[in-house]
Amino acid sequence: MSETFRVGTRGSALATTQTGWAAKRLAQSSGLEVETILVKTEGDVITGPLSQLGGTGVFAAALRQHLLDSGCDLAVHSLKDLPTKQPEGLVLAAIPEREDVRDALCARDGLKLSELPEGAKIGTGSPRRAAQLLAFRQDFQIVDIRGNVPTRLGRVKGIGDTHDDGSVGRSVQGDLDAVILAAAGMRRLGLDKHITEYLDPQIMLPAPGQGALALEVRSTGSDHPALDQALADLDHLPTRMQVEAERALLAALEAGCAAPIGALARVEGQTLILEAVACNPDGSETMRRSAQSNGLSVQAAQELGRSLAESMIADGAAVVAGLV
Ligand SMILES: NCc1[nH]cc(CCC(=O)O)c1CC(=O)O
Repeated sequence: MSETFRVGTRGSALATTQTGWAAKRLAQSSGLEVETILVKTEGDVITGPLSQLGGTGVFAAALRQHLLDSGCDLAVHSLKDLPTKQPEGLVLAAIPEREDVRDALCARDGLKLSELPEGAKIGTGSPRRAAQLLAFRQDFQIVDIRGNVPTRLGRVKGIGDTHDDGSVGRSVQGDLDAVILAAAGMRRLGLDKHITEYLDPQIMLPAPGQGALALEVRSTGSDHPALDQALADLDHLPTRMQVEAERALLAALEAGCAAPIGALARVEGQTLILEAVACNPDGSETMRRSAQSNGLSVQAAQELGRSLAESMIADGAAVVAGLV
């Protein structure tokens, strides 16, 4: 029998799907067996507005503690849910190639954002999404929702009440015209047929790190050399540079995943371009900026994020976004 590594995951459909994907890839390339360990996290049991929970990494904390306690050898996270400060004793050993970075509109009757009627009710628990929606159209009514992806999708009229196979949450009859979800999660769950528009980042800049996974081990390694090698092979440098720039910006703004801050980096030739937005939560004011790195490296990416944040702060970004 070959050696086995243990991967920890949260229990949501998205988390188990993402973990399953990573575990399979790593088992194949390392030649090891894999055991999955379900960890219940604080974020799954607390109720209340999601925006009140963010930033402290409630979703990741229990999983990380489990990893530190050697209850598992590897943890799989959605990168955008991780606080920008890396905890002592843990490292992000691999950031695989990113999925679609965009936010997705899932609306009733195939509607696009600009086709939604006056006063349309749009569900999101994210101040970043709410602010950018309101900046696009002041008449939208934003409804604060939370829950996992299928549950949120189930709130849309005509979606929630037509699925009996459990693929979409049915706890509430469809009461919304639309919800906004990350395209990456929808695709990973095979729910992308419900996407009625991939939102242009010109209208809706995604969250820093959106669409990327973070595979974390103890700083001393996973205790399985073949797994450590497989993780190194799975790491995707362009993705890592992009997310480092986005997260350095978020950190320098002293903001977390619940802040009305969007950021998206892309590689163009030998540089990295970072676009960022800081919004007033009611969408009445937005500050949008972009900058370009000096060269392509993780360090250049971090400097780019920091310097763009500094110039935005100098122009009042923290005030606009309600961070001070
Ligand atoms: N905050 C929850 C969360 N964390 C990661 C994803 C989607 C996958 C990703 O962005 O990588 C989601 C759901 C969503 O925002 O729709």
